[in-house]
Amino acid sequence: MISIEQMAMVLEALPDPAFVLSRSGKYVAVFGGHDERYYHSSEGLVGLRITDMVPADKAAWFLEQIELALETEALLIREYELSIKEVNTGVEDGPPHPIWFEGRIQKLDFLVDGEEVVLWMASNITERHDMEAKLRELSDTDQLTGLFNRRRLERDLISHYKAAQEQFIPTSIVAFDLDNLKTINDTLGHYVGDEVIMAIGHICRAGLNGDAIACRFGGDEFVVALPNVKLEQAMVFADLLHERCEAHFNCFFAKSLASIIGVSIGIAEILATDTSYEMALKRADDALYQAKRGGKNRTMVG
Ligand SMILES: Nc1nc2c(ncn2[C@@H]2O[C@H](COP(=O)(O)OP(=O)(O)OP(=O)(O)O)[C@@H](O)[C@H]2O)c(=O)[nH]1
Repeated sequence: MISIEQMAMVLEALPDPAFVLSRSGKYVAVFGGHDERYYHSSEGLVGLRITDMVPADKAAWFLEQIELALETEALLIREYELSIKEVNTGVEDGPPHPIWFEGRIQKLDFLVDGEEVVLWMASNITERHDMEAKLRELSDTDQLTGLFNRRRLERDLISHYKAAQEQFIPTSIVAFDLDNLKTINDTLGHYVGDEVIMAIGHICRAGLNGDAIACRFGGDEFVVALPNVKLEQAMVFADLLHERCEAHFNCFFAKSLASIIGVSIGIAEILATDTSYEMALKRADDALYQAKRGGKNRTMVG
């Protein structure tokens, strides 16, 4: 039979840190988690309170989880982020970058100093978390330009449409299409055509600010969503886009190519009367084709 002392040694040897926390957020006991590559030091925590250790909003969140684990008596699994700067240990050890944790929180069937307690096991899941974030980013990105892809734009437009309907926050949509890319492909080769498409990625990344979301919608068509921007300001954005494209093409491409390449732009604003974001997107797209029919390299409003 294992002795109490041996049991304490087993707990101390746990690779991940395990905390016994009271309902009021007091550290009653701390075990394991001594690997400084993965964890901040837990030394000297016993007797302190969560509110002494982390900023108020985080402390409130921890207390909420403890409360929930005690009330439900179920195993809670929660992901959260903590950086060494947020933890008031007075000891600057452990990894310098923020750590993502998976916390497993379970009510314990005994009281400490008359208070209910939980066991809070914390595992470092930063690698998995970063990998998942990277995969999410890749699945939202167009490989050739580095801009977002259509799937990501559609997701964002759904939330901008909701904001327009519920909070009257305007969003403008700027749809644009390269002029004469087929001629460039046919005369100078597909690789030069690719370079022109990549140039749009560069122009959008360098020239957009704030919440603007630029995406390659498909082929040589692009869409920029401009949250908090009304139609008149979107016109200014479209003028700037024309200017930037012209300057970039003149600077980086041969004269013969720069003289035929340009962008046709259609803009529209999501309206309160729209029943979906697609209606505004269609208006922008229709305006884009009017710009094409009107002679290309110009902006039309939908
Ligand atoms: N190089 C290259 N070409 C592409 C790519 N995606 C689509 N295209 C070409 O882009 C052209 C798009 O067709 P259109 O928009 O009708 O051609 P366009 O010459 O730009 O005509 P306008 O839009 O009327 O000015 C087609 O020839 C496609 O093959 C790509 O990733 N790389």
